[in-house]
Amino acid sequence: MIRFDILSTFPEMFDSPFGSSLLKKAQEKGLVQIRLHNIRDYTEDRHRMTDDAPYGGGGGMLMKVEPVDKALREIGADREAVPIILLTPQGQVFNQGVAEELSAHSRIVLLCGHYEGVDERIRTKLANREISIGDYVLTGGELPAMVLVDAVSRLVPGVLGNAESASADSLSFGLLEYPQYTRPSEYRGWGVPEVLLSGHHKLITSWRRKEALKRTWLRRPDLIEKLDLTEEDRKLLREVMQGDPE
Ligand SMILES: COc1ccccc1CNc1ccc(C(N)=O)cn1
Repeated sequence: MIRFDILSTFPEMFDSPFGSSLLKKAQEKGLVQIRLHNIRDYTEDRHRMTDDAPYGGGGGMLMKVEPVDKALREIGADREAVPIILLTPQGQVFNQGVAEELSAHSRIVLLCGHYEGVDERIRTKLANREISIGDYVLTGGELPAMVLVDAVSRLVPGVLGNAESASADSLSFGLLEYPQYTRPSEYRGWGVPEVLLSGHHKLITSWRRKEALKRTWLRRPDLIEKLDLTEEDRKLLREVMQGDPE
């Protein structure tokens, strides 16, 4: 069971991604709980302002600290125990390892900014982590929050149909996915590799490992260095590097 508290000025953005398919089922099964909080409800001025101009001048508006602080106090998230994550381009880059680590928590608070920046006190006094989903700037932290909720929720036991599909993720082994096929075995002259139709599990497993190594080496050699390859892997990789057609 994992509970997400999401603070945003556009909570309605979350209706559809969390209102359909796996994430909806996960909520119905009580495996994942997602609570949305509109930061605007925690403003006290007449205009319900959640942003303001930066001291010292300069363009762009910043997310104000008070509304976020009031919302966090209402949620009652213990800053020492609960990840309070600001989604921002300056954050730690999100990956499968970060998703695995976060899936061990029972509560996660996500702060979505919608401006060019945030008051520094949000980073230093309220949030205890900053995460970026990649090196690009979006109009707000909402889409990054959805990406994080999706990637973390699917690791919660019971969310995915068959348990092994989460663990069988290529990236969880640090390799890219091997080629996959399903029926029909022949379509418009496009066939399926014989080995996959052979029912020979040992051969299929090594074919898959070799194809994953080949694909990773060709597309993401940076991932290869991170792997602790077995002797068998090295043999397969050597064959791949020699352009072994098999
Ligand atoms: C506090 O939010 C901000 C702070 C500074 C700039 C933009 C924003 C909002 N936009 C974002 C947020 C996250 C990501 C990301 N790469 O994860 C991309 N754009």
